[in-house]
Amino acid sequence: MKMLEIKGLHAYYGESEVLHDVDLSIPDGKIVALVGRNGVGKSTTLKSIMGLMEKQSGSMLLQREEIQRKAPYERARMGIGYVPQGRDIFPQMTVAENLRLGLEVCGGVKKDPAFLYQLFPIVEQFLARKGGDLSGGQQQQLAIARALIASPKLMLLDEPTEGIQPSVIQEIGHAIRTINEKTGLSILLVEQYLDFALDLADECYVMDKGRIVFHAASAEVRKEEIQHYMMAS
Ligand SMILES: Nc1ncnc2c1ncn2[C@@H]1O[C@H](COP(=O)(O)OP(=O)(O)OP(=O)(O)O)[C@@H](O)[C@H]1O
Repeated sequence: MKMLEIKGLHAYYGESEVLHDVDLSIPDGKIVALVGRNGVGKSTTLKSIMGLMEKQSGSMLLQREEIQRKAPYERARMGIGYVPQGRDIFPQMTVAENLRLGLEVCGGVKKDPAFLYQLFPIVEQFLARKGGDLSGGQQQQLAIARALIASPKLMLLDEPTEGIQPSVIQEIGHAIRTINEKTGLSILLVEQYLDFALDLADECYVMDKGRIVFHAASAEVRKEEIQHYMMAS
């Protein structure tokens, strides 16, 4: 059973086509990584899944239901959680207020945040602090917690390791694995940090210039095979 199945996705910024005929699927309960160098279209793929592109075509099935014509808020209500690149934490709002924003997408139904606090103790500890006073790694943890509070079925994570120190990267990796194992949440992870992606994901897709150029089970990937796609061109 597929959580998400994308076929023939094209996406555009104005007249310029950025994604060309992308096929990608996420099996239910699995972690799938999408890797590739800067500017190849990884973030655009996530935006397309959220319905944030002004022009896109192709088929996109969430648990066999076509979502291409649905608005972003409908996709969120259907269970897609999104943690954008740069995290989008509101600096003037407290951690608690930032977290509460995550509830908006599920109609404000209060979820028990206990499991989030277990995953990310720092979030509970700093509930009263301003979002802007948190470090990059703490903001990333808050952003993931904010997406999880709505109990998504599928979580889209855009470069969670970007600008974060190694020890915190380990913690975030551990939290992502725990969420997946304990709740069966399906995850699409966009990354430039290849080792992190291969370590966490069950499957790996490589994107280059808006196309999928490689796909395999992570365990079968030989790094030398795809490394050249990761280097700056
Ligand atoms: N708002 C925009 N308007 C026009 N072109 C854009 C816009 N955002 C991205 N692009 C272009 O679309 C292409 C794909 O960008 P995208 O951000 O999806 O790449 P990426 O693989 O996620 O890289 P990064 O890691 O740098 O975000 C790039 O050529 C980029 O310049």
